Amino acid sequence: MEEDCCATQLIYRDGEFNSSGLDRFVKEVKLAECGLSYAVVAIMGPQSSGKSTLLNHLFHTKFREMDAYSGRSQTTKGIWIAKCVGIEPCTIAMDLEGTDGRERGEDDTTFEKQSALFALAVSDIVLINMWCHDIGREQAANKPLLKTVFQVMMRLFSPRKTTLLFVIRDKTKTPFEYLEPVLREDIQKIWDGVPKPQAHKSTPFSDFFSVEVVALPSCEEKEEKFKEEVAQLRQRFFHSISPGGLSGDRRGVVPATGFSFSARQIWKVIKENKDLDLPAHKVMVATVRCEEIANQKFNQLVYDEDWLALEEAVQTGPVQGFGKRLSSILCTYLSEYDMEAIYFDEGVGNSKRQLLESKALDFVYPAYTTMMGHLRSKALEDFKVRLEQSLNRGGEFASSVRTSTQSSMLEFDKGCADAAIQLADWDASRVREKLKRDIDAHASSIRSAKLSELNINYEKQLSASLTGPVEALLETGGKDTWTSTRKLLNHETEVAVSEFSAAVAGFELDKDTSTKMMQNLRDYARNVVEKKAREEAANIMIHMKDRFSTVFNYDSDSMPRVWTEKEDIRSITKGARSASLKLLSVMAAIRLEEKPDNIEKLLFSSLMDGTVTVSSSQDRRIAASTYPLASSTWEGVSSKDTLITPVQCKSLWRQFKAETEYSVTQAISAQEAHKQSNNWWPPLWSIMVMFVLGLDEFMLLLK
Ligand SMILES: Nc1nc2c(ncn2[C@@H]2O[C@H](COP(=O)(O)OP(=O)(O)OP(=O)(O)O)[C@@H](O)[C@H]2O)c(=O)[nH]1
Repeated sequence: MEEDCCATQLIYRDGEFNSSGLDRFVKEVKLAECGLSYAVVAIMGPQSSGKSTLLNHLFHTKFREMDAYSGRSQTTKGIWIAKCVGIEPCTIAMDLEGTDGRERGEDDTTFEKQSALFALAVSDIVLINMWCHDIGREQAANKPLLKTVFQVMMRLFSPRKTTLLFVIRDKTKTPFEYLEPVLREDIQKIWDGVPKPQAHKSTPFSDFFSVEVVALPSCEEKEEKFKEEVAQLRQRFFHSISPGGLSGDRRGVVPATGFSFSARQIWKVIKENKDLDLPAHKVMVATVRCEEIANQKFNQLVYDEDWLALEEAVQTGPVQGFGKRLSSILCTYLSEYDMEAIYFDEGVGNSKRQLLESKALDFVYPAYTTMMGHLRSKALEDFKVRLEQSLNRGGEFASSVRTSTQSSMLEFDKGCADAAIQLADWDASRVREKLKRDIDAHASSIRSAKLSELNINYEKQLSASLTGPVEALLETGGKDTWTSTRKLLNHETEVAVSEFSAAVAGFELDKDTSTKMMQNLRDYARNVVEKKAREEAANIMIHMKDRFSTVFNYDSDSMPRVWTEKEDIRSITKGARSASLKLLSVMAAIRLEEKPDNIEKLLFSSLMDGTVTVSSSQDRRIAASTYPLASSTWEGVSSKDTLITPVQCKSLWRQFKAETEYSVTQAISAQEAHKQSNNWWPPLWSIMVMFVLGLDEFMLLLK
């Protein structure tokens, strides 16, 4: 079965353009797929001159023909189009309303002119249908038609060379060789008679048209012959657009997807009675169509299944092969655009492609940034794990950070390369910088934590190794207390510092930081000692009293004293006080620097040997200038190292003496009691005599 020609009314007689009909026609004959490979053939001629009949025979179309028996009257109104059946490439036939004015008013030639201009602007080949007997006739029916055609051709801003195929109907016995020159002469005469604008005054006819002539026998009288010759003519429409084909000039051709819009636009311009600038029109059609194609491709991209799947996947985590998948989706639509837009003006096509490209890239960019976010956080997390594992394996801190950073940055760079698309030069450097900053910050916080942990450990070690021994040394309060304390502090500090220094070597600290850390440790050790000394100094009264009671109540063999007459309480008291004062002198100041001082000497001379007793307030004022303990500082000792000021020493001493007074009094009483109990017994000699003489003689002797 032969395919349908889809005959459609394109323009109604009242000038209305059938847009929906044309769109339907374009779809049905699949015109949009043709690119530039299609041709348009129009037919003009006097009314009822057998135009529809010819087209139907020539192209197997089904335009309405007049019934042969009802007489010659108008059947084709307005403009019709149909697909030429079986002609390659796709060829569209356009049947124009006849130009005979019989059915319309004499002056009403506007539609004729408009449709002629339309046919010239849209078609590659225009068939001029004419009766053979009109050739050479002054009053020929086609004369006004040709005048019109030539006139409207001038209104095309820049002409395209249209093929005018004159079809001579009902040829007579007059040989064709005779007819053709006469016809060409007629044409030339008409052309010469047409008023031309200045620009075309001397343009030859052949610049506008290439003329072909063919003669056919009568369809009614020599039907078979007619069909035969029409079949031959039909052959000339095959591959009409190829070089040397019937449609010579293809410069003005509008790509098939733009045909519908272009035809509508041309008709609009014609109706508005404006001149037709075909090159400008072509650019306009290209602009509108390329934009439409670009929008269509963009909308398809937005709802593309692969895209939606990719976008969803990237929300939950990094997507392997992101760049490849995205590129492939974008390329699909860009190449589809290219395929459709290729036939349009190159400049317009390219600029609309760029717009489509940047719009599409803007659209997919958020997915790319999400992907980059995943890559960044994954690289950071992997860095944390790598660093921890490396440290757990005993790796040095700085080198572990270095290798873990390198691995993570490399991982990120690979991810970036995988996520990148060739179409866009999206810059990953800011994300990379942020990752580097995050990695550095994490490494630095771990370093701080590790260093402070180490620091705390060494501080604990110092506290443990210093507190107890220092306490013991200070409590002894001996001559060498501070020398020993100094030695102990120096030794423990050096041990801790050298161990700490070895432990932090792997951190590759800069010189300033490491010097500062060592100094902190030294300061800490010193602080431990100073703190202990302060604690001990705060309890000095208890210590002094303890010392006093130890020396006072126990003898040199640590045996409790019995207060017999033999005990020299005064001397023992002095010794005990002296030991306590010695303790006070040790605890009065911190002596961590090896520097001689006169504290002990001053205390002993003032408190043990001194005889000055200050009673009245006036005396106290005088004493302040002369009495050595009336001061809040020790000579040669800084206030920071002072634990007990001279004034405090003095008042402590007074209190100490008062509080130990009782022990001394008790001892004196005990000694007294001991003495008296010895007096109650008879003298030793009388007991001895009694023992030798016996009681009676002793009594006698007594008498
Ligand atoms: N003498 C003659 N008559 C023909 C020929 N071809 C068609 N006719 C007749 O001419 C009449 C008009 O035919 P159509 O094909 O409708 O003519 P048309 O030019 O399309 O007419 P409109 O569309 O009304 O302008 C019909 O009666 C046909 O039979 C031909 O080659 N010679």
